[in-house]
Amino acid sequence: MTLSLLSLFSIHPQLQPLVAKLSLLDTIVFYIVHIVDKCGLWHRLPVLLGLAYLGLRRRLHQRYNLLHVGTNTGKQYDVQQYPHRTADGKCNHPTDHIVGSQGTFFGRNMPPSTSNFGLLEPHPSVVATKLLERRKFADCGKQFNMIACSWLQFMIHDWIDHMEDTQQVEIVAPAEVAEQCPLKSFKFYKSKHFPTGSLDTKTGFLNSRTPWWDGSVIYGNNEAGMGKVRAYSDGKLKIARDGLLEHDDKGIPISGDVRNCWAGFSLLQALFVKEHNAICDMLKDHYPEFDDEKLYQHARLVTSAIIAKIHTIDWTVELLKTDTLLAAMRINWYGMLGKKVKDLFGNILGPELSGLVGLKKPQDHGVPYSLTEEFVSVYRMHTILPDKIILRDIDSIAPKHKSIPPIQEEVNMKDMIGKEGEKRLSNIGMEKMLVSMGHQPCGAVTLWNYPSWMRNLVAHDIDGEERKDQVDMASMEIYRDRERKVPRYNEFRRNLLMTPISKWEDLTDDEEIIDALNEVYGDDVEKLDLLVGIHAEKKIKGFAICETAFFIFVLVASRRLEADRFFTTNYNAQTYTEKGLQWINKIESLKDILDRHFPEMSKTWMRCSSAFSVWDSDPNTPNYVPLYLRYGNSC
Ligand code: HEM
Repeated sequence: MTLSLLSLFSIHPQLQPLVAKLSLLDTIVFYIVHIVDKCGLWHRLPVLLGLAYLGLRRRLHQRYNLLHVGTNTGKQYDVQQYPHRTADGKCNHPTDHIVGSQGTFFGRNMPPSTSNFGLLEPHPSVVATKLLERRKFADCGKQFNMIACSWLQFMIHDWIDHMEDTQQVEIVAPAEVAEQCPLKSFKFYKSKHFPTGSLDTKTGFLNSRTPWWDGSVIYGNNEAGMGKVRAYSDGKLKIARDGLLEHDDKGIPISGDVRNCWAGFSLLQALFVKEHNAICDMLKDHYPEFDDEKLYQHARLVTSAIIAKIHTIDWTVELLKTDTLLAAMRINWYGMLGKKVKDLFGNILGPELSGLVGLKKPQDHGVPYSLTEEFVSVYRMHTILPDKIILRDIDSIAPKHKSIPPIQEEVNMKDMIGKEGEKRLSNIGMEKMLVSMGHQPCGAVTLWNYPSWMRNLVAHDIDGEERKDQVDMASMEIYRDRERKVPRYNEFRRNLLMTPISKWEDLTDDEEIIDALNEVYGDDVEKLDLLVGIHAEKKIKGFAICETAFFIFVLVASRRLEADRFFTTNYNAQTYTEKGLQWINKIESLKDILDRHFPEMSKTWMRCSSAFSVWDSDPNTPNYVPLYLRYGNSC
């Protein structure tokens, strides 16, 4: 049974002996089918098979793939002394105070690349010019809008950022493409690598963010950052009168992360500062004895959990729009028995039946928690950024309920970045920006869709200051994966127990792309860069990303919840307060947050059910296709 299930998917033959050993899973699948039969649920079978398959995949990868980088240096500590999230992510793992804190190593889902290809083989500028750079903007249809795009950056900045070296590298475009490169050469800092002290991976890279799902994108990731954003009154965070972020004397926003920020990103930061402050008001009403510190700490826990919940059961479901993923993500939060049973009994039946949230103990599968290099690489999705932001007029026309607001102005993305972007956002205002982003589809994750304006980008320092040297992001991203020894596409797939490609036709049906791949890589499919592969791969219908990226997503999505004691052991009323848990429980989507803070706006302008779909699309679109792995040209 299991093997026939696997034949639905693209599986490396190496997997099959492993699967054969998992007789327990065979039995589980058998019983699922039996129950389905007894209950007459055959029409749900694709979903159940899909779920069984995802469970199997997750199990295999947890057992065989996670690699710890570095040796633990933390110490035992008294968990009772740390009932809240710390500013720098320390004291979350129950026995090692360092795990998951700012400045710890990125882990790996697979060994570093064993290939001997050089850093410039083929040249990153050639790859960027011939395969990545946008020819004509390809959008994502109605599935994903610019709020969804900004949300992804909002999450990335919560979790990851590689520490840089002080040494620079220079990339000079070779003659064959120099004319087409906006920068003939550019310089950037190397990723800083450190000795790990372990034999498996001799050097590793440090994460300058806290990898926990702890809202550090608004709270900062150390004491100094936290100090900047707190108002030190009633637990609240600083916010400007217009509802947007406050700014310092240099015009840089005051928030948890300000690097490479743009208006859409800082808008989401401001929205969740508003939510944090509303939670403080609620807590103060119910617990008048709480001081500023207690209000802040509880409100932070609640806000971070809301962000994690929205990402799990709203954002991800829109990204991977299939019945199976809708079920899988809700199971991650509530368990197979669903919300009602969990509300009544809590997490008494373990991860499958009651979900990961509220488990009795955090579970790291024997590998201390971190986010991984491969995770960073599959999240390299700058192709979803458009060239322009389309602003809508929401003031000068009489709003007809659920109508589409007319276009007012188009602003270049470049003008929405950094300090300049902050000034524009302040003139535009929060509601207009939300409505505009809500109505604009984001870009599709495909080849020839990498924004040209990012090939000549003024990047930021960690403190939000503009750098002197412009960079060609498309070329730099190819270099980064190679520099960090993330395996190239075929090696990556083999490590995920997926079938590697043996010819370009295995990757895509598009002949123009096949010609371009031949031009850049010849017929050597082993050389194919991961970034190019995941943009070229045929997609499962309903998925905005490809299957190769999806396996890393699915694994890490669960790990972020199950390894964190504030989503497991400490997900209780004692830590969050009774009212705090109720607040989280009522929220099912980003729309609930918008309805709270901008009730008129969402009533007037949002037609769809999820704030992450294009707002004029139908509510509850029956767009969830069964996960038969039907490949198509979705998003
Ligand atoms: C206007 C918006 C954005 C700008 C200006 C921007 C800019 C940058 C820059 C300059 C880097 C550092 C590159 C390096 O030195 O290696 C970076 C890294 C990255 N960005 Fe973006 N980005 C934006 C939006 C996004 C979005 C929407 C996503 C997700 C889809 C994203 C995902 C990433 C990832 C995964 C990294 C790698 C982080 C690491 O190396 O640790 N970015 N971005």
